[in-house]
Amino acid sequence: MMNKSDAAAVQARGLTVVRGGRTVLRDLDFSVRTGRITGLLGPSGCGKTTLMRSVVGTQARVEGTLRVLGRPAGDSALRSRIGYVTQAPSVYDDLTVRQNLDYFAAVLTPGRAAREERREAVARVLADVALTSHTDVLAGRLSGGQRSRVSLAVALLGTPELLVLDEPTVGLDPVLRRDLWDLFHRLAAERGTTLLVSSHVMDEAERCHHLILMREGVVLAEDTPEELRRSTGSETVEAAFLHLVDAADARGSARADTPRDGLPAPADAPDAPRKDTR
Ligand SMILES: Nc1ncnc2c1ncn2[C@@H]1O[C@H](COP(=O)(O)OP(=O)(O)OP(=O)(O)O)[C@@H](O)[C@H]1O
Repeated sequence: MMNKSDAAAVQARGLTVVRGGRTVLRDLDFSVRTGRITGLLGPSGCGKTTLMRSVVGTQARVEGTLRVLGRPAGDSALRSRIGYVTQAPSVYDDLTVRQNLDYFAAVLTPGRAAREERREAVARVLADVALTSHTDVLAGRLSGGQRSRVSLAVALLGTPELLVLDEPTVGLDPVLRRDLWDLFHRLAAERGTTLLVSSHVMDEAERCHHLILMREGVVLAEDTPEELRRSTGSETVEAAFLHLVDAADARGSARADTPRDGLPAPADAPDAPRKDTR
């Protein structure tokens, strides 16, 4: 029988997304393992947010196959099973940290009967994100990093099976970054949470169990940090990434095909115009 942790929480085949008339994700195949931390890494604008939006079901014009927790992405049954934290913290500035959490907890688990459950959930997530000492501070008075931790706390309220975090460590000092990564590992190890975490900081790659390296809307490689380093003969994931970029560029120029909106044409395409035609 298949072990739960062997199953993919997210499985994409031929995932393609067009935004504003441009193909920003092109024929992506990847998987996100259950109960593990998968890092989604690549330069700004390569399509990380678009991929995450597709997984959580907020992205329009998604083509290909995208299964999330055993269902098609966007299925309404997935809503309560996924936590999504965007780059823009979704908190009310005129409420305190606790009021924000109380409010979202009441939306998630309404009714007087669930009061104690809500109280426990709010205390748990405040401790998770280390904001217990800031419970009575107005969200509008928090630093950027603190506000994004409130957003993360909101996402943790419902103990989601899949947590999708878009650049959660941006603007955090090294200590807070370390603490947040410790939390991610605790969530995976102790609660079996699956995490998909984007970053454009390559040193965060080493903290992930598994990596999806992206560039310009395509997946360059998908593997563990160790295997990526080993297979490219690199000392760091950053060096491995650069190696893969160079290899992809070399393949692209070797083909010498004129791209169709940036896509290298297949080598056997009969109608592919040649770069050196005069
Ligand atoms: N609403 C939109 N309409 C058209 N194009 C968009 C839209 N949003 C993003 N894009 C384009 O899609 C591509 C991928 O953007 P996306 O935000 O997914 O990248 P990213 O890797 O998350 O970047 P960052 O790390 O800067 O957040 C970019 O070229 C961007 O310009």
